[in-house]
Amino acid sequence: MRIAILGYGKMGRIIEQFATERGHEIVLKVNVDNTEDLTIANLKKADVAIDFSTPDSALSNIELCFDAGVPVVVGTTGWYGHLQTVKNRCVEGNNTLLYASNFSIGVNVFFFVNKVLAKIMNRYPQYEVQVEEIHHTQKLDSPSGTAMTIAEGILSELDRKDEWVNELIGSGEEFVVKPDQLLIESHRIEDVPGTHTVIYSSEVDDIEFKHKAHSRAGFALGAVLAAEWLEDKTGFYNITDMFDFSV
Ligand SMILES: NC(=O)C1=CN([C@@H]2O[C@H](COP(=O)(O)OP(=O)(O)OC[C@H]3O[C@@H](n4cnc5c(N)ncnc54)[C@H](O)[C@@H]3O)[C@@H](O)[C@H]2O)C=CC1
Ligand SMILES: O=C(O)C1=N[C@H](C(=O)O)C[C@H](O)C1
Repeated sequence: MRIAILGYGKMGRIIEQFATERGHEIVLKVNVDNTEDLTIANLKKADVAIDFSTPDSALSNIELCFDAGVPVVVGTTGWYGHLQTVKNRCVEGNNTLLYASNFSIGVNVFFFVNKVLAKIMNRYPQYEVQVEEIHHTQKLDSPSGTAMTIAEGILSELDRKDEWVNELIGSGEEFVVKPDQLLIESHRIEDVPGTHTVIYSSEVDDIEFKHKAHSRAGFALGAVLAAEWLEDKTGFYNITDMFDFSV
Protein backbone atom coordinates (compact mmCIF):
# COMPACT_ATOMS: atom_id res chain seq x y z
CA MET A 1 0.00 0.00 0.00
CA ARG A 2 1.05 3.61 -0.53
CA ILE A 3 0.77 5.45 2.79
CA ALA A 4 0.68 9.17 3.68
CA ILE A 5 1.86 9.93 7.23
CA LEU A 6 0.24 13.07 8.64
CA GLY A 7 2.17 13.99 11.77
CA TYR A 8 5.77 12.84 11.35
CA GLY A 9 6.68 13.07 15.03
CA LYS A 10 7.38 10.41 17.67
CA MET A 11 4.59 8.14 16.43
CA GLY A 12 4.89 8.98 12.72
CA ARG A 13 8.53 7.87 12.65
CA ILE A 14 7.81 4.48 14.28
CA ILE A 15 4.81 3.97 11.99
CA GLU A 16 7.14 4.54 9.02
CA GLN A 17 9.45 1.76 10.32
CA PHE A 18 6.66 -0.80 10.77
CA ALA A 19 4.95 0.13 7.49
CA THR A 20 8.21 -0.21 5.53
CA GLU A 21 9.01 -3.56 7.23
CA ARG A 22 5.57 -4.80 6.16
CA GLY A 23 6.26 -3.88 2.52
CA HIS A 24 4.37 -0.57 2.29
CA GLU A 25 5.64 2.59 0.63
CA ILE A 26 5.55 5.98 2.35
CA VAL A 27 4.57 8.55 -0.30
CA LEU A 28 4.01 11.61 1.93
CA LYS A 29 5.31 12.70 5.35
CA VAL A 30 3.96 15.90 6.91
CA ASN A 31 4.92 17.71 10.06
CA VAL A 32 4.62 21.29 11.25
CA ASP A 33 7.57 22.37 9.06
CA ASN A 34 6.11 21.25 5.70
CA THR A 35 2.33 21.62 5.99
CA GLU A 36 2.40 23.20 2.48
CA ASP A 37 2.93 19.61 1.20
CA LEU A 38 -0.42 18.59 2.67
CA THR A 39 -2.44 19.08 -0.53
CA ILE A 40 -5.24 17.14 -2.19
CA ALA A 41 -2.93 16.34 -5.11
CA ASN A 42 -0.27 14.85 -2.79
CA LEU A 43 -2.84 12.93 -0.73
CA LYS A 44 -4.27 11.38 -3.90
CA LYS A 45 -0.89 9.61 -4.38
CA ALA A 46 -1.68 7.48 -1.28
CA ASP A 47 -4.02 4.49 -0.81
CA VAL A 48 -4.47 5.42 2.85
CA ALA A 49 -3.43 8.22 5.23
CA ILE A 50 -2.42 7.74 8.87
CA ASP A 51 -2.82 10.80 11.12
CA PHE A 52 -0.87 11.08 14.38
CA SER A 53 -0.60 14.88 14.51
CA THR A 54 -2.02 17.28 17.11
CA PRO A 55 -5.44 17.82 18.69
CA ASP A 56 -5.75 21.16 16.81
CA SER A 57 -4.81 19.85 13.36
CA ALA A 58 -6.59 16.46 13.30
CA LEU A 59 -10.00 17.72 12.12
CA SER A 60 -8.68 19.75 9.16
CA ASN A 61 -6.37 16.86 8.17
CA ILE A 62 -9.32 14.44 8.25
CA GLU A 63 -11.44 16.79 6.12
CA LEU A 64 -8.64 17.14 3.57
CA CYS A 65 -8.37 13.32 3.33
CA PHE A 66 -12.13 13.19 2.70
CA ASP A 67 -11.81 15.89 0.00
CA ALA A 68 -9.03 13.84 -1.61
CA GLY A 69 -11.09 10.61 -1.37
CA VAL A 70 -8.38 8.90 0.70
CA PRO A 71 -9.32 6.60 3.64
CA VAL A 72 -7.76 7.81 6.89
CA VAL A 73 -6.66 6.05 10.09
CA VAL A 74 -6.67 8.52 13.00
CA GLY A 75 -4.59 7.97 16.13
CA THR A 76 -4.51 11.61 17.21
CA THR A 77 -6.37 12.25 20.47
CA GLY A 78 -7.97 15.40 21.86
CA TRP A 79 -10.30 16.11 18.89
CA TYR A 80 -13.23 13.87 19.89
CA GLY A 81 -15.61 16.83 20.33
CA HIS A 82 -15.85 16.69 16.50
CA LEU A 83 -16.58 12.93 16.24
CA GLN A 84 -20.25 13.33 15.31
CA THR A 85 -19.45 15.85 12.54
CA VAL A 86 -16.83 13.49 11.12
CA LYS A 87 -19.19 10.51 11.36
CA ASN A 88 -21.86 12.47 9.45
CA ARG A 89 -19.36 13.34 6.71
CA CYS A 90 -18.44 9.64 6.40
CA VAL A 91 -22.03 8.53 6.12
CA GLU A 92 -23.26 11.33 3.84
CA GLY A 93 -20.19 11.56 1.61
CA ASN A 94 -19.14 7.89 1.36
CA ASN A 95 -15.89 8.75 3.14
CA THR A 96 -13.75 6.31 5.12
CA LEU A 97 -12.18 6.72 8.56
CA LEU A 98 -11.05 4.44 11.39
CA TYR A 99 -10.10 5.99 14.72
CA ALA A 100 -8.86 4.69 18.06
CA SER A 101 -7.75 6.35 21.25
CA ASN A 102 -5.27 3.48 21.50
CA PHE A 103 -4.13 1.10 18.75
CA SER A 104 -2.35 -1.49 20.93
CA ILE A 105 -3.88 -4.96 21.17
CA GLY A 106 -3.25 -5.03 24.94
CA VAL A 107 -5.24 -1.86 25.58
CA ASN A 108 -8.11 -3.09 23.44
CA VAL A 109 -8.29 -6.30 25.50
CA PHE A 110 -8.13 -4.03 28.58
CA PHE A 111 -11.08 -1.93 27.28
CA PHE A 112 -13.21 -5.08 26.97
CA VAL A 113 -12.34 -6.56 30.40
CA ASN A 114 -12.74 -3.11 32.03
CA LYS A 115 -16.44 -3.11 31.06
CA VAL A 116 -16.98 -6.64 32.37
CA LEU A 117 -15.31 -5.68 35.67
CA ALA A 118 -17.43 -2.50 35.97
CA LYS A 119 -20.60 -4.51 35.48
CA ILE A 120 -19.58 -6.94 38.25
CA MET A 121 -18.79 -4.03 40.61
CA ASN A 122 -22.45 -2.91 40.57
CA ARG A 123 -22.93 -5.63 43.20
CA TYR A 124 -20.22 -4.17 45.47
CA PRO A 125 -21.06 -0.53 46.31
CA GLN A 126 -18.43 -0.47 49.09
CA TYR A 127 -15.78 0.05 46.35
CA GLU A 128 -14.94 3.57 45.13
CA VAL A 129 -13.47 3.65 41.63
CA GLN A 130 -11.01 5.93 39.86
CA VAL A 131 -8.88 5.92 36.70
CA GLU A 132 -5.23 6.96 36.63
CA GLU A 133 -3.16 7.72 33.55
CA ILE A 134 0.57 8.50 33.34
CA HIS A 135 2.20 9.94 30.20
CA HIS A 136 5.35 11.78 29.14
CA THR A 137 5.56 15.52 29.76
CA GLN A 138 5.22 16.46 26.04
CA LYS A 139 1.63 15.21 25.91
CA LEU A 140 -0.68 18.07 24.86
CA ASP A 141 -4.07 16.66 25.93
CA SER A 142 -5.45 15.60 29.29
CA PRO A 143 -6.99 13.26 30.11
CA SER A 144 -5.50 10.84 27.59
CA GLY A 145 -7.86 9.54 24.92
CA THR A 146 -7.32 6.05 26.34
CA ALA A 147 -8.37 7.18 29.83
CA MET A 148 -11.51 8.74 28.33
CA THR A 149 -12.39 5.44 26.60
CA ILE A 150 -11.78 3.54 29.87
CA ALA A 151 -13.95 6.03 31.81
CA GLU A 152 -16.73 5.84 29.23
CA GLY A 153 -16.59 2.03 29.47
CA ILE A 154 -17.05 2.25 33.24
CA LEU A 155 -19.88 4.81 32.95
CA SER A 156 -21.72 2.57 30.49
CA GLU A 157 -21.75 -0.36 32.98
CA LEU A 158 -21.48 1.01 36.54
CA ASP A 159 -24.80 2.48 37.67
CA ARG A 160 -23.41 4.62 40.53
CA LYS A 161 -21.28 6.87 38.25
CA ASP A 162 -22.79 9.43 35.84
CA GLU A 163 -19.89 11.46 34.41
CA TRP A 164 -16.10 11.62 34.49
CA VAL A 165 -14.01 14.55 35.69
CA ASN A 166 -10.30 15.12 35.16
CA GLU A 167 -7.61 16.32 37.54
CA LEU A 168 -4.21 17.12 36.06
CA ILE A 169 -1.87 16.51 38.98
CA GLY A 170 0.49 19.42 39.52
CA SER A 171 -1.83 21.97 37.88
CA GLY A 172 -2.53 23.47 41.32
CA GLU A 173 -6.28 23.46 40.72
CA GLU A 174 -8.54 22.87 43.79
CA PHE A 175 -10.51 19.69 43.21
CA VAL A 176 -13.71 18.19 44.72
CA VAL A 177 -15.19 14.98 43.29
CA LYS A 178 -18.91 14.31 43.82
CA PRO A 179 -20.06 10.73 44.61
CA ASP A 180 -21.62 10.24 41.14
CA GLN A 181 -18.46 11.49 39.40
CA LEU A 182 -15.64 9.23 38.19
CA LEU A 183 -12.22 10.79 38.74
CA ILE A 184 -9.55 10.49 36.05
CA GLU A 185 -6.21 11.49 37.53
CA SER A 186 -3.60 12.55 34.94
CA HIS A 187 0.10 12.44 35.80
CA ARG A 188 2.88 13.78 33.56
CA ILE A 189 6.28 12.13 34.10
CA GLU A 190 9.31 12.27 31.77
CA ASP A 191 9.48 9.54 29.07
CA VAL A 192 6.47 7.41 30.13
CA PRO A 193 4.88 5.99 26.91
CA GLY A 194 1.48 5.35 28.56
CA THR A 195 0.23 3.64 31.74
CA HIS A 196 -3.46 3.30 32.61
CA THR A 197 -4.87 1.89 35.85
CA VAL A 198 -8.43 1.36 37.07
CA ILE A 199 -8.55 1.22 40.87
CA TYR A 200 -11.47 -0.03 42.96
CA SER A 201 -10.80 0.78 46.64
CA SER A 202 -12.65 -0.39 49.73
CA GLU A 203 -11.78 -0.09 53.41
CA VAL A 204 -10.36 -3.63 53.43
CA ASP A 205 -8.64 -3.92 50.04
CA ASP A 206 -7.93 -2.49 46.57
CA ILE A 207 -8.37 -4.06 43.14
CA GLU A 208 -5.96 -2.59 40.57
CA PHE A 209 -6.32 -3.32 36.86
CA LYS A 210 -3.38 -1.94 34.88
CA HIS A 211 -2.00 -1.64 31.34
CA LYS A 212 1.58 -0.43 30.96
CA ALA A 213 3.06 0.23 27.50
CA HIS A 214 6.81 -0.54 27.42
CA SER A 215 7.31 1.56 24.27
CA ARG A 216 5.29 3.08 21.39
CA ALA A 217 5.73 -0.06 19.24
CA GLY A 218 2.31 -1.56 20.07
CA PHE A 219 0.51 1.68 19.09
CA ALA A 220 2.45 2.00 15.81
CA LEU A 221 2.04 -1.61 14.68
CA GLY A 222 -1.68 -1.45 15.51
CA ALA A 223 -2.07 1.66 13.33
CA VAL A 224 -0.41 -0.05 10.35
CA LEU A 225 -2.59 -3.16 10.82
CA ALA A 226 -5.64 -0.86 10.94
CA ALA A 227 -4.59 0.77 7.64
CA GLU A 228 -4.31 -2.70 6.05
CA TRP A 229 -7.75 -3.68 7.45
CA LEU A 230 -9.33 -0.44 6.15
CA GLU A 231 -8.03 -0.79 2.58
CA ASP A 232 -11.13 -2.43 1.06
CA LYS A 233 -13.77 -0.72 3.26
CA THR A 234 -15.97 2.39 3.16
CA GLY A 235 -17.52 4.12 6.18
CA PHE A 236 -16.89 5.12 9.78
CA TYR A 237 -15.10 2.65 12.07
CA ASN A 238 -13.59 2.35 15.51
CA ILE A 239 -10.76 -0.08 16.21
CA THR A 240 -13.24 -2.28 18.13
CA ASP A 241 -14.65 -3.24 14.70
CA MET A 242 -11.33 -5.04 14.00
CA PHE A 243 -11.43 -7.31 17.05
CA ASP A 244 -13.56 -10.21 18.25
CA PHE A 245 -13.22 -10.68 22.01
CA SER A 246 -16.30 -12.84 22.40
CA VAL A 247 -15.79 -15.73 24.87
N1 LIG B 1 -4.15 6.23 19.31
C1 LIG B 1 -2.97 5.80 19.74
O1 LIG B 1 -2.70 4.58 19.85
C2 LIG B 1 -1.93 6.82 20.07
C3 LIG B 1 -2.22 8.13 19.92
N2 LIG B 1 -1.25 9.08 20.11
C4 LIG B 1 -1.64 10.44 19.79
O2 LIG B 1 -1.03 10.79 18.55
C5 LIG B 1 -0.74 12.18 18.52
C6 LIG B 1 0.74 12.38 18.16
O3 LIG B 1 1.55 11.85 19.17
P1 LIG B 1 3.15 11.96 19.10
O4 LIG B 1 3.65 11.38 17.83
O5 LIG B 1 3.63 11.44 20.39
O6 LIG B 1 3.33 13.55 19.07
P2 LIG B 1 4.52 14.40 18.42
O7 LIG B 1 4.39 15.77 18.99
O8 LIG B 1 5.80 13.70 18.56
O9 LIG B 1 4.13 14.43 16.87
C7 LIG B 1 3.12 15.23 16.33
C8 LIG B 1 3.58 15.69 14.96
O10 LIG B 1 2.52 16.37 14.30
C9 LIG B 1 3.13 17.42 13.54
N3 LIG B 1 2.12 18.41 13.14
C10 LIG B 1 1.78 19.56 13.75
N4 LIG B 1 0.80 20.19 13.03
C11 LIG B 1 0.54 19.38 11.97
C12 LIG B 1 -0.36 19.46 10.87
N5 LIG B 1 -1.20 20.51 10.71
N6 LIG B 1 -0.39 18.43 9.98
C13 LIG B 1 0.43 17.39 10.12
N7 LIG B 1 1.32 17.27 11.14
C14 LIG B 1 1.37 18.25 12.04
C15 LIG B 1 4.23 17.95 14.43
O11 LIG B 1 5.21 18.67 13.69
C16 LIG B 1 4.79 16.65 14.99
O12 LIG B 1 5.80 16.14 14.15
C17 LIG B 1 -1.16 12.71 19.89
O13 LIG B 1 -2.47 13.23 19.79
C18 LIG B 1 -1.17 11.47 20.78
O14 LIG B 1 -2.07 11.58 21.86
C19 LIG B 1 0.01 8.76 20.49
C20 LIG B 1 0.35 7.45 20.70
C21 LIG B 1 -0.60 6.37 20.51
O1 LIG C 1 0.21 10.95 23.63
C1 LIG C 1 0.58 9.77 23.81
O2 LIG C 1 1.77 9.46 23.92
C2 LIG C 1 -0.44 8.71 23.83
N1 LIG C 1 -1.66 9.05 23.53
C3 LIG C 1 -2.79 8.20 23.45
C4 LIG C 1 -3.84 8.64 24.45
O3 LIG C 1 -4.06 9.86 24.59
O4 LIG C 1 -4.48 7.80 25.07
C5 LIG C 1 -2.43 6.74 23.52
C6 LIG C 1 -1.22 6.38 24.33
O5 LIG C 1 -1.58 6.26 25.67
C7 LIG C 1 -0.06 7.32 24.12
